[in-house]
Amino acid sequence: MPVSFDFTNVLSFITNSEFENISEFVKQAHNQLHQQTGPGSDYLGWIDWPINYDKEEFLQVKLAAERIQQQSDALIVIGIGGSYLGSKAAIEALSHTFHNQVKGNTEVYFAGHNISPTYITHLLQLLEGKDISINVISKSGTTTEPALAFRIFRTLLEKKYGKEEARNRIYVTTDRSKGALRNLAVEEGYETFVIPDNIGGRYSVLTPVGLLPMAVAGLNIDQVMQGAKAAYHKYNNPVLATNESYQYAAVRNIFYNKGKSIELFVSYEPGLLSTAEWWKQLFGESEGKDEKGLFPASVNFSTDLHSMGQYVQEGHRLFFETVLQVKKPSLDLVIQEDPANIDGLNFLAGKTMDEVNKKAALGTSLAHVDGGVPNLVIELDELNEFTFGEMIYFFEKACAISGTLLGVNPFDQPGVEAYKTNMFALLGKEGFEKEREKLENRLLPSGNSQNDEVKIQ
Ligand SMILES: O=P(O)(O)OC[C@H]1O[C@H](O)[C@H](O)[C@@H](O)[C@@H]1O
Repeated sequence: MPVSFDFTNVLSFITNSEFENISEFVKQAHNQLHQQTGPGSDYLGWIDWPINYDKEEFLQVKLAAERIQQQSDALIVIGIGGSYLGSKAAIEALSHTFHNQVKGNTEVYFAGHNISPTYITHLLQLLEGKDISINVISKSGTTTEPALAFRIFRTLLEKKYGKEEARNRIYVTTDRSKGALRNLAVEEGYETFVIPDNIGGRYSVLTPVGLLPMAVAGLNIDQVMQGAKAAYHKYNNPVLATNESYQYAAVRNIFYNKGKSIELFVSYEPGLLSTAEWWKQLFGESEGKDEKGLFPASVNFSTDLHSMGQYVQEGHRLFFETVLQVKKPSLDLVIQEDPANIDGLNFLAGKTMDEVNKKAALGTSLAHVDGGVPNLVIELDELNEFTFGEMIYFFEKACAISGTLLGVNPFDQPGVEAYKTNMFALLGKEGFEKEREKLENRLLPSGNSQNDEVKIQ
């Protein structure tokens, strides 16, 4: 059940020599990663993780998931960025579209990835009367959004169950030894899971970060790891001609150097919407540095063909499309004949909806290629835990190679600190007095920035 990569639609946009010329650079990038000689080499634990992950902790994850399923109608996963996007992607791709669970298991909800009082109030209302457990996930242990949500939910649980019982419903996934969340978990006696020091947030979905929520939702995490292991072996060679993950990275780099500035991630299943969000963080946070990098955007077709289709077909030729196709649908429906045929759809009678979806996809790709938008296709045989694990690793490896080819450190995210500093200064956090003073000089009494005011005038 491999993940396959087809860029035949692209070969009318790039030359054979461009592809051959990059193969030596790809080999160098591979060696830099595997010999740990490049920037960010402290964060390469994800490369071998599928074959050397902590098997004892994996069993602990499965036992905890069983306990959570027995004691809870719902699990609230509290985390932001890489601490929730991977599990959300897996659960939405592989469980019931309208219930974040595989039938008969515990529903999984997400909090702590925004600062919206409406979102959290509506979630609390929805959870009224339900038995809940919490998995709070933060590698640093200090990220404001999840910390705020955890404070609200921890208070709720202690009020609902009492401190002792609440303790048995709180699961913490964080740094092995340091950080506010680790300290709190040790002090309160919460069960903990580890985000390895050498695996960054956006590369952590195959650690307990993603695995515990997936297991609670009823996904087979053994299969996820088997798929990742298969991908580890498949994409472990430096030869561009035989490594499809690297071919994807190479084509991205070629398009970037030819002036494309946006990569549009396309899927044809609503269940893959969150996979696109996970993909955007992986590539956007890994490559968006030194004013470089493809901007990762996403659309969900055929839905968005009726909102963004005009731009993609005839707008500014800024981008190429990477289409994530699923060969065999999880479910299908046969279109029935209607003797009256008032809607004129009897030409579809006897076909399945997936056949129509696939022809829409083919027709769209051909139209977009005609419109000057190159189309790459990454195809999963089917959408299951094994292929999801393969796909995760396919993209992780491609992203590391692509970022290395771009000449950035694919494993840090210094730019994320800027908003945090301003936010803390504006909120009057101790230790941010100097930053606050600087900001206040920019802000008018209205609280708008001088720039805004000037623009308005
Ligand atoms: O897991 P945490 O330390 O809370 O970090 C959660 C997220 O926020 C950080 O600011 C980074 O942008 C992400 O790479 C990370 O996944």
